Amino acid sequence: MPSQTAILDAHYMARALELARKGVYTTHPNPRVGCVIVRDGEVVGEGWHVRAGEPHAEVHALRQAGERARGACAYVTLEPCSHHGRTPPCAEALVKAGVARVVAAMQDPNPQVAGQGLRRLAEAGIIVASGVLEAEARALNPGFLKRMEHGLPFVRAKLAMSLDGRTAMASGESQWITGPAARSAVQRLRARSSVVLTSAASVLADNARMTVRGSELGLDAETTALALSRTPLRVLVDGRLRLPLDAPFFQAGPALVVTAVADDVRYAAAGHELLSLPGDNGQVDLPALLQALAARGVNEILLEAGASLVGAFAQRGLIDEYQLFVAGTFLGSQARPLLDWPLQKMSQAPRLKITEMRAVGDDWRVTAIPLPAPGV
Ligand SMILES: Nc1nc(O)c(N)c(N[C@@H]2O[C@H](COP(=O)(O)O)[C@@H](O)[C@H]2O)n1
Ligand SMILES: [Zn+2]
Repeated sequence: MPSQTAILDAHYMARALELARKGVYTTHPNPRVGCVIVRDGEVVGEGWHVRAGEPHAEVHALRQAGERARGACAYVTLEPCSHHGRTPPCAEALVKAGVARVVAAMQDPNPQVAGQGLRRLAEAGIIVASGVLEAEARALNPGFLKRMEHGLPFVRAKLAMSLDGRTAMASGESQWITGPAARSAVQRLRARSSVVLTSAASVLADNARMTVRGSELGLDAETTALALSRTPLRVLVDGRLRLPLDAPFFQAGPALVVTAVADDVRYAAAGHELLSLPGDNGQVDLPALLQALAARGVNEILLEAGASLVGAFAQRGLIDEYQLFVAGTFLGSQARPLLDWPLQKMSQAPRLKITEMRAVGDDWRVTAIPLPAPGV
């Protein structure tokens, strides 16, 4: 049976996680973090990290607690930082405030912290624990963790498809397979991402802008305002620079265009950035693109593209999660497939674990993660 302390720790950490989730749309490139300060069974301070450059969750909670932080227990969803980044170290602030105990959900994998925050607290005589609701804390920050642990962003592929696994008619027509609730869910996926990544083929087919539209987010006014306070970077993979600069995509704001051909000064003149990353067969080097985006602090990427680009990512094992929106229709055998991936034998077929299926309006949302190939 869990001890009374373990039950209380899980209870207050669950509240800290709830606070951390408020930062889902804004903290990029920082992690989403929440903090609760409890003294004698009373919550005396709460805080969450809003955006990079602003105070960390612990500082907000300590400010609210004031003198009541002395002798209290601080619950934090990520190890308190020990370094001087854009803001001073939270470990020092907790020591100065005189807290008696700190419970973290997980260690911070940022090499500038990596256990040093907890060590600093312990050295100051504070009781320290870590690992409470760790799985939930990790799920909050897939992109930050992937970047810190592997030097790459977390790639989430979104696909809308019919019951027969088709994404568009042969003409490219795809508006709209899924209903408004699913489209709202996609808007929220865009808003939480550091980058929305698409292809020239997909933008050309739909005249798409790939923006976040507040009216379609389906959120309350306060959360909508937070979500719109930052804009995900729109990245266009356009190997041969086919999308004209007067396309609605370019009119909607600055974009990063990734190409396999040489530099073209017209893009910079129009306010866009051009990055040349030639790979094999005249295609863009996708692993190099992910490395370049991670180096810019990109945590989560929403990949919204057609069969060709999603297929190229999938074949190279570059997708971390699939979000499949499935609509109750058939598009028939002339329609476009989900992925361009010319598999020949069952033994080549990748295995995925379906981690969640839930109704979204009249459609279904299937979350799946690739499993390692046997023997890997
Ligand atoms: N424990 C904790 N609480 C927060 O609220 C945080 N934002 C972090 N972030 C860690 O500190 C790094 C960012 O530092 P600056 O905002 O530049 O000062 C970030 O990379 C995390 O390691 N940690
Ligand atoms: Zn901090």
